[in-house]
Amino acid sequence: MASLTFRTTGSNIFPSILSDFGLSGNIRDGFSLKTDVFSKKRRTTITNVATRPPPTTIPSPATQPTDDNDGKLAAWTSIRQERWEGELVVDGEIPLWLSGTYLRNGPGLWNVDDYNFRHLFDGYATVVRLHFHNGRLIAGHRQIESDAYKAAKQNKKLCYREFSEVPKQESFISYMGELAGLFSGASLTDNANTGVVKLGDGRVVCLTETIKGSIVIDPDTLDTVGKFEYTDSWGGLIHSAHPIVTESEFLTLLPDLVRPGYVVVRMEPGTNERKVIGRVDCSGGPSPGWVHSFPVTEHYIIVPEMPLRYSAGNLLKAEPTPLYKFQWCPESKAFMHVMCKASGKIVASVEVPLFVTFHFINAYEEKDEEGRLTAVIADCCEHNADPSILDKLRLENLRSFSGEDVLPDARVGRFIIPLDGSPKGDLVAALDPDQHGKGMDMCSINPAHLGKKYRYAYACGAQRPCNFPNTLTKIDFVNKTAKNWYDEGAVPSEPFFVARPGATEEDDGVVISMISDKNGEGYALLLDGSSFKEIARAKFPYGLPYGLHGCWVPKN
Ligand SMILES: CC(=O)/C=C/C=C(C)/C=C/C1=C(C)CCCC1(C)C
Ligand SMILES: CC(/C=C/C=O)=C\C=C\C=O
Ligand SMILES: [Fe+2]
Repeated sequence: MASLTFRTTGSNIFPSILSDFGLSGNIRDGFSLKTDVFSKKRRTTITNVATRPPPTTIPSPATQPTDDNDGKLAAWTSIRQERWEGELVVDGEIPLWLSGTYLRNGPGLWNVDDYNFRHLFDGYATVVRLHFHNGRLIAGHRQIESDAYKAAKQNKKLCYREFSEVPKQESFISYMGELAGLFSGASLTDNANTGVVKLGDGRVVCLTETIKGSIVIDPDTLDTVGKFEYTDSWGGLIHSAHPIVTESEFLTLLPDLVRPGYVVVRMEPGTNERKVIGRVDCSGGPSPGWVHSFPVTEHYIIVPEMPLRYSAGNLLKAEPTPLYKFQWCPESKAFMHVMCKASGKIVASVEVPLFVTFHFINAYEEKDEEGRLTAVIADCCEHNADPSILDKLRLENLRSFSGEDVLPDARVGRFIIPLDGSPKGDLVAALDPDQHGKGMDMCSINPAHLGKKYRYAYACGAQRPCNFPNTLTKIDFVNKTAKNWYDEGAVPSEPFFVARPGATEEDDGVVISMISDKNGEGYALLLDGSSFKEIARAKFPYGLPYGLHGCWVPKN
């Protein structure tokens, strides 16, 4: 099996290193974060909250409006304190059955002192917590203590390679050292800012695309417990940011940049050891396609091969390219591979129309009237095969909405992957994209339907004009319709579905989202899963930066 380190081939790499060599100089002294750590006493009172009368005021130094966030959209404004915790006043009714903790991770701090990061994905991880109990809501947030975050704080400068940022070097020698660190992984970030998952054994892990950026946290205190160390010998530097996590397993993909392909691995609860299920070679292109996420059915793992591929050349560059570490290779075509979960064998590898996606929604097995398996259906948030969406997520673009409609169109892309040996599959829109304003990303489903036929998905759509998805949308795949929630000027994060215990209907539950509002404000929002109407909201005493993905930790 090939090792999973980066290898550069070709003679054009070295001149490009030289031309991209950047000198330092613009990182000034002082780190802008104010640390505000709550006392033990305060946290103890929180555990007894259900017996306390509703709060009238929420003491928080974070409430002080400042020139920094007053009047601005909170979404793209860095969080102002390392942590906060308190009870929120609830407007509406939180169902009494909703008992547990919703955690949401995302890049909430986009600067080191007065050096500002470029891209949404560069920010240091901020985990926001909503703890529901007896109709009441305790909220809080905390910065994840990654090595990258701690080093930036201590040295007042960027020390690790983030998504689009490379630490500036002062000499050619230090530049070469940093570059060597790319190959060993030493200079890669461990800033676990993408998602958060609860493993079957109860451990809660924050994740990003670098393997070293797997960090265990305490879901109650949001303490950083330590690195999630994989004990197998796979090593490797990168993996999918979105493993498939159930009570019984953790599945993920390891892209192989040396021998282009993907290794599919599985880890059991209670262990830190990934075991190989199988491997699939790429069908086209010089390198594997970017795999931010992938879907599964009951019996198969679907490996997408997107024509937006990792680029060895761009990985070496100090300054970002329009596609960052990736390259758009339409000539290499696009493919979907279907791997049997039990045997690791590839049962289909089909060419599909070109596509661009960050997030797969779900997949399932299609049968004919006699119950014979005919196809795999895989749905994703598809950006009309236009990789420019990546650059639209630059902070400068997000912070400068002029009223002009600049969000590229997106749709629910439905792959139809035949299992009869046909060489080609299809990609269609699962419903008319006008139903959700031709915006589509940040999806969730009822987890009981993972890998199975399903009717509903929740995601962010668009009310135009806009520069970012700004609605919450509930997709009905049977009626091919969508219900949309919109609050003018607000940016909602991924709508996360939590099923009512004992529910028999797929949409019986609530949808949780956190809203980064205009005027530097923010609130937690609960929608009814079925009607998609608001049932409760609770304002934070400070603005919430945008966040990415969440998970649910039920009360045990
Ligand atoms: C926040 C999000 O969705 C994606 C984050 C992606 C990251 C941090 C990617 C990091 C990488 C490097 C630092 C170098 C190697 C390639 C790559 C995995 C893109
Ligand atoms: C927020 C996002 C795309 C929005 C496009 O319309 C993608 C996030 C990717 C990482 O989790
Ligand atoms: Fe994601």
